[in-house]
Amino acid sequence: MSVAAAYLTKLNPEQRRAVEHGAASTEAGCGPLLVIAGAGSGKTNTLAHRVAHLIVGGADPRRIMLLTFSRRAAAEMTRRVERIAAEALGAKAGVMTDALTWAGTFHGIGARILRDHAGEIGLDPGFTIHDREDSADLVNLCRHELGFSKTETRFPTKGTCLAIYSRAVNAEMALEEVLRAAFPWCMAWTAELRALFAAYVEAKQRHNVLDYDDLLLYWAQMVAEPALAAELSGRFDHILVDEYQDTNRLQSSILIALKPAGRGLTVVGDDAQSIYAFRAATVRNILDFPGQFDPPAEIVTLDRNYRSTQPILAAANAVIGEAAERFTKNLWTERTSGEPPGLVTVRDEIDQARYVADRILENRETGTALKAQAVLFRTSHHSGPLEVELVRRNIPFVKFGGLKFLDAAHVKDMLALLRFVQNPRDRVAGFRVLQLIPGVGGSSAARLIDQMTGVRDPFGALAEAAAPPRSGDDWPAFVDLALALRSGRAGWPAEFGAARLWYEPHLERMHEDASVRRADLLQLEQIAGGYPSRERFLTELTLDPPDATSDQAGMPLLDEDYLILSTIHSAKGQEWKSVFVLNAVDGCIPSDLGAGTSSEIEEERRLLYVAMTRAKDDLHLMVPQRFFTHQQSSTGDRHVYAQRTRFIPPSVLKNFQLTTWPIAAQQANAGRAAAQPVKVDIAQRMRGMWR
Ligand SMILES: Nc1ncnc2c1ncn2[C@@H]1O[C@H](COP(=O)(O)OP(=O)(O)OP(=O)(O)O)[C@@H](O)[C@H]1O
Repeated sequence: MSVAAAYLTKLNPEQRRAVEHGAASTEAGCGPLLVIAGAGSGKTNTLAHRVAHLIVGGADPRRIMLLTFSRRAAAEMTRRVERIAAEALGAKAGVMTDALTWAGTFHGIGARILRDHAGEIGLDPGFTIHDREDSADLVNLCRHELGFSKTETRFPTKGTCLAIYSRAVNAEMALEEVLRAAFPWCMAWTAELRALFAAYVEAKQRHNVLDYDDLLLYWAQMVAEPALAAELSGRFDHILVDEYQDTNRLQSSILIALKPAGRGLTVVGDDAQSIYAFRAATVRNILDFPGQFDPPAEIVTLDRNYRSTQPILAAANAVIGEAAERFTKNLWTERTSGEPPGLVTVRDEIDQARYVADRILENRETGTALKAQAVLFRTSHHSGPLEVELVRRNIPFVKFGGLKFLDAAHVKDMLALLRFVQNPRDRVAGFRVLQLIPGVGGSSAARLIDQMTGVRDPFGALAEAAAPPRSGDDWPAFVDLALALRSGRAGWPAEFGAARLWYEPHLERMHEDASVRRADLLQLEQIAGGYPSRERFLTELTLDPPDATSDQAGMPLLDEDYLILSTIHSAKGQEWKSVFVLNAVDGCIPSDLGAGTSSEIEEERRLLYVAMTRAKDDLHLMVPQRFFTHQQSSTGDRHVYAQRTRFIPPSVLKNFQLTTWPIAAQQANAGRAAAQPVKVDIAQRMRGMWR
């Protein structure tokens, strides 16, 4: 066997088929390939091998586009490709994988392509990108301008308006259809919403900003033009897409426009793990993929699971087996020994936290590092009581998902400043920054921005503008900073440092906890240092914000051991030896928010499946019986009783080991409640005090 093929021997026959698909083809590129890969079946591994195999076989890495779900996944994939390719290419592998510059998310790659081709599509290449919150602010501005916020019956909120707009764009659906299907209570506003969206689109163009959806929409429009599609398509021999189940219609349109015959196209996905329908992702993309080509795409199915023990897999298969519609087969494994997963009933969330902390420490005693253990939950705030318990017991942890680092006011202030300097037409950013200066309110900010609009040298106009009354020395200091940053003389990331130094006194003035916030900014500065330019920093950070601060920053915890806390969405693609799933009760999984239509319920079922299939050896689902409700003061004690999640009906229950904890206390409680008569009625005594 040749050295080049040695790494192939580690793959099973199906994985190998996927990796070698088209390798023998003599023409440039090969036929389309769909890999349907179950959880833990080595999907990521297979895709990485395929990319490495292409490179080893002579493909030009600069002509490979690799689309993943997050930037983190792209970086991890590139690392794996290098390791695999090194077996055949030795030290040269690094050079080759460094040239894999088109690995990233759809949105990130889209932003680069649009900037590269801005001239051809009538776009100003200096555009900035609005995140969801900025987009909602701009929608709100348009809503006010059109007078809709003053209507007698309540017009949909800015967030709802944006969600409707986004769904129509991403699902390629007519407005009426979107409203009927997902927002029926807004149907009376169809005409107004249409006018609002028209105004929103015009505002974005005036401000030279694109929102997330535009990155796909402009890209799709661009490749709908045959000449541009051919030019772009000609730059890539291979396009590979991971997590295809979580792409939307617009994304699949882009792929098909780029590679109409499917040559060089590979997509990988698992319909059972589709968890982003709420963002208009559609599992139909996978199902319809093969038939879009003539001849149709080759299909390879990976159903051998390498991750979990048989009892864990049996329980996960049973949960997904209840799904209304399913296409992939049950997974199987050769790891036949192991305990069934635990279904642990506890009294409330506090006991849940205690139980989980106890087990985690026990596991550590028996040799399982904290890092090999994870606690997963449906929504970020579900981990609150556990976080308290972990801090109390000194158990270090890192939390992923829902940690809105970029939403913190001070982080947004800094980014708005940099964005404003990058693109002075970005009104949302300008409005925010100018109001940081003492004495500058909404109307003077608007006046200043108006003065900068439509002129050839916006920052010259800013310098010449009359200082706002009461702004004192702060005004010239700001103008100096803006001019210095705009000139780019200091270079990146030194500019960031200058911006931070300007901002710090304002931070101290505005926030009591300035020192904590300052630490965040220092961390952001470290992140900034990882990017070659201000533009790349702003683009990438807006598109794929860090999940947790430690996700991107200097990794101070790298050498230490810490437990992973994560939302299920953020746990996608990962695995741990031991996994605890919090709140396996109705109202949490399925979430109250997602328990409307039957398709939302099905998505919640798949979420539980994703959570369960993260575990290698050890899985616990927690069922707290009592919940304190959140809509009350911190000292309130109102609570509700919860039921085991409907995704584990009696027929599925046999796959679990059922326990109640703490055993003695529960029995004692139950006994007392049933047998003991009331000895003293304190409530009555209290009332008596006032009679
Ligand atoms: N051929 C193989 N032989 C042995 N182990 C393998 C093989 N392929 C994959 N694995 C192991 O199986 C585990 C799961 O692989 P990977 O993370 O690539 O799965 P995945 O399909 O991407 O999972 P998911 O879709 O659930 O996120 C990893 O620990 C990987 O090392």
